[in-house]
Amino acid sequence: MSLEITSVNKSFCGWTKHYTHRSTALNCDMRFAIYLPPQTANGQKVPVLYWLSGLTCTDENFMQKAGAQRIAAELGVAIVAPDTSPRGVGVADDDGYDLGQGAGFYVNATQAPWNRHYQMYDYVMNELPQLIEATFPVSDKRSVFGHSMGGHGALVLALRNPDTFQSASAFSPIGNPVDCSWGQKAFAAYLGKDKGAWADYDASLLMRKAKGAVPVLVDQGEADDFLEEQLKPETLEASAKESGYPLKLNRREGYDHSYYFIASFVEDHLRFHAKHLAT
Ligand SMILES: N[C@@H](CCC(=O)N[C@@H](CS)C(=O)NCC(=O)O)C(=O)O
Repeated sequence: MSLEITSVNKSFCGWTKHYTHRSTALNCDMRFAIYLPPQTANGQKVPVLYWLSGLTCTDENFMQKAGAQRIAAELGVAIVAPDTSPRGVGVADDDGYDLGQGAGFYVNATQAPWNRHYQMYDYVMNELPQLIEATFPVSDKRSVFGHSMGGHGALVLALRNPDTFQSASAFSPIGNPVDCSWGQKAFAAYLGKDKGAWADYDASLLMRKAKGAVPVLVDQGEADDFLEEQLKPETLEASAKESGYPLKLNRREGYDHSYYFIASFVEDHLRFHAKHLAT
């Protein structure tokens, strides 16, 4: 399996690194970032927290803007941040920022032309963790978190795979994608018009009937421009109430949708995950 390092920066006595590799699931070259905390310098295996970014992001936004490395170094947790979609010449795309390259929605597309490359669910669930665990000094303990489209992806991964993840969290997740324009546009394109196939990728619908219980933390800014039209945290809360799901959802006064919000609360999320990854 080809793996090429494209940058390395020392950070809080650990290393933020970016790589490219050939992805079998996505049928193209992919990029990801990894933060390796200082504990890995002598070969100690650390647990891994996967970060899934939002619309228009790449493998760079979180590592550059969230300020997570200081606490990850203290806690001895690696963070892996993949790109948000397959990319490249020959990979299907759309003029909108909310479909195509930069907007993979962490689903396995079934519809042409998207199904040739857009298999992001398989990539983040299987191919990428296998590559990470075979390459770096990490254990097989995994948790997942993300933002907006990536918050949706993180919740869906954990709700569908309760035995794989120790914990999940999200900033401003798209909480009920079958019922907002971002989700409807992407799901119609990737999964087709039959809404029966959409339910497997909707955190609110999955949480309503969830049996396994991966603990979930959500932070949502109250001054987020996308709150009412796209994110719908109240639907997630209603689902958790119905099934008795262990969801903690904080509403944060005055915070918007940006990485300024994420940077303000990322420490809480890292400590939440570290506690569950240690058990
Ligand atoms: N209206 C925005 C929507 C995209 C957006 O807000 N993206 C969020 C995730 S949903 C983000 O993290 N952007 C990149 C950044 O802030 O670094 C645009 O057109 O770019």
